[in-house]
Amino acid sequence: MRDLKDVRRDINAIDHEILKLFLKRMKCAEEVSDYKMEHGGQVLVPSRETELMNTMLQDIPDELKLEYSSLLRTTTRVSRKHQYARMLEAEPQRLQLDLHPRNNDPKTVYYGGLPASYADIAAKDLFPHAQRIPQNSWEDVFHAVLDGKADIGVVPVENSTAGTVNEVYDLLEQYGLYITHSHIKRIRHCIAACKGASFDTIKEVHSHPQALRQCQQYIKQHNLTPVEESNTAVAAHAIAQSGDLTRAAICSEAAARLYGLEILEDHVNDADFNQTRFIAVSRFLSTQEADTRVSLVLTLPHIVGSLYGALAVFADYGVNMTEIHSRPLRDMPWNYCFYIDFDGNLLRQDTRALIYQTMQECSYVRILGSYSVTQDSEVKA
Ligand SMILES: C=C(O[C@@H]1C=C(C(=O)O)C=C[C@H]1O)C(=O)O
Repeated sequence: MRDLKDVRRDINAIDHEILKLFLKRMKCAEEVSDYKMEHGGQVLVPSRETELMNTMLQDIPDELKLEYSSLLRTTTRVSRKHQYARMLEAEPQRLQLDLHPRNNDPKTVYYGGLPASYADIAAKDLFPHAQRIPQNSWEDVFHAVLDGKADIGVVPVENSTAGTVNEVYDLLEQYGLYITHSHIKRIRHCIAACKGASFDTIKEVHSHPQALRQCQQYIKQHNLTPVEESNTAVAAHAIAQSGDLTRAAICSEAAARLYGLEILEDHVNDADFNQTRFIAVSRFLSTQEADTRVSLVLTLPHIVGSLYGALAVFADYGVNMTEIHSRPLRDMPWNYCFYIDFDGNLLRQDTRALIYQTMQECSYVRILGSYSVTQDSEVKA
């Protein structure tokens, strides 16, 4: 057996050889991209990559076929990355984004629920000068923004305990709106009921399903029956109206106060670290220098390695992906779209090249927005 040091010396020498060959191969990729710019043609040519793979695999022992396939797939993917970046630099019009100036001071902001709902409080944090208008549902918010009645809508997308708000993601796609702002709020639920109620009289807790989920253990421990309402503030308002001492609401302290309920207990959420991320949505895709986050949705062909390949592109750009989740496609059973958030800025060349490559190589891509993420002072604390 050879000494480890000697083997590693050989590995170093081999890596230097591979590096030289890699640089040579990338020069070829540059020539190919110049050719394609001059004569037209897609960067990705699957038939050529398959032919190359099949040829190369003939010369590889069986036990290393998969290892070599991985290496060649990575090589061709970064060769494409190099071509996309070069082409986009030479011809920026290859990626046309309909960018509008950011509206940071909207006149009207629509939100779901009633005054003192968490969305109302988030909307006030984001747009202190705007007129805030409550709507019965998130869909009504999206509708008002699409119609142009509302400049901006504010809706929740994600909670640190209960997870993604799927309905909002579905609406984003259905209505084709864009995210312009993102704001994280610490959520501290209280349990509130009419004057005279106590833990001896209450039997039911009313709230939004997300809030009920965030207080699941508490509800079980107190032997209460959860009842779903469209919103936390709607629940507080309804209980105040009913005067019923057997019902309580899970809502914000502000909602309990606004609707004249007494707080039976504060901070009833199971996890102390309970935060919700809200987004502001608009009809227009906008960007500004200070933006740090981009969201997009994509669909992929149903073939081996397609998700891996799409995600690997983000890693190739050294981009930090902050969120990914999938949703089923309604009209195509067992097919999914993927929602991805990542650190980037639509004005930056690397973000643009990443988006360009993704758009060229996925079956469908829509940019959902460019924005920065703010958080309230209680989140920072
Ligand atoms: C280099 C080319 O562009 C792409 C990259 C390939 C590679 O790196 O070998 C092969 C096919 C294309 O998907 C080409 O078209 O030959």
